[in-house]
Amino acid sequence: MDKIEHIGIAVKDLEASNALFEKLLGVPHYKIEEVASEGVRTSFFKSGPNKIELLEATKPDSPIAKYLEKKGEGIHHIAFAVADIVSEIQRLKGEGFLVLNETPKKGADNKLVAFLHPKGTNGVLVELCQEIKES
Ligand SMILES: CC[C@@H](C(=O)O)C(=O)SCCNC(=O)CCNC(=O)[C@H](O)C(C)(C)COP(=O)(O)OP(=O)(O)OC[C@H]1O[C@@H](n2cnc3c(N)ncnc32)[C@H](O)[C@@H]1OP(=O)(O)O
Ligand SMILES: [Co+2]
Repeated sequence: MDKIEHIGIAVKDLEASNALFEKLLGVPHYKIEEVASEGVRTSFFKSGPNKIELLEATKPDSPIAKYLEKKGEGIHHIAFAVADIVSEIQRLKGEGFLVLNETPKKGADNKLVAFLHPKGTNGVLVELCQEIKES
């Protein structure tokens, strides 16, 4: 795995949280993107080398809706950049991690993504991200 690609934060109201994070980080969000397959609307901030993803639920069975119901707003996942997501999934499976989707899926901000179950990672939901290269 490479650097932390982003930190995902579950929020109840994306517009209100955009205004809050703009004040906090001193930069505006650079993108809002809906990912219907995940039931989320996201916004992204860059702060120095760091990237923050805010996530609002768009449907009641979204992972974000369930998380907000159980734990409230806060850090939902940590995403790591990987060069080759398919081989990284195989490596992590071999190490005994519970990969939630063995076939990478399309995430936000031009990434292929896969998740590891938090029960196998000390309670932290881990996302793997590989940049989709133009062919
Ligand atoms: C925008 C796309 C993408 C990107 O490009 O960046 C994203 O970031 S999408 C983010 C949203 N998508 C996902 O989170 C997909 C992966 N998540 C899942 O598949 C599920 O959320 C889950 C992790 C398998 C949990 O689902 P489920 O078992 O249905 O939920 P429960 O509410 O019953 O929780 C079970 C258990 O797990 C704990 N939990 C749930 N979410 C988290 C979390 N984010 N971090 C830590 N722990 C989490 C939950 O508290 C329950 O624990 P117990 O109560 O102790 O059993
Ligand atoms: Co994410």
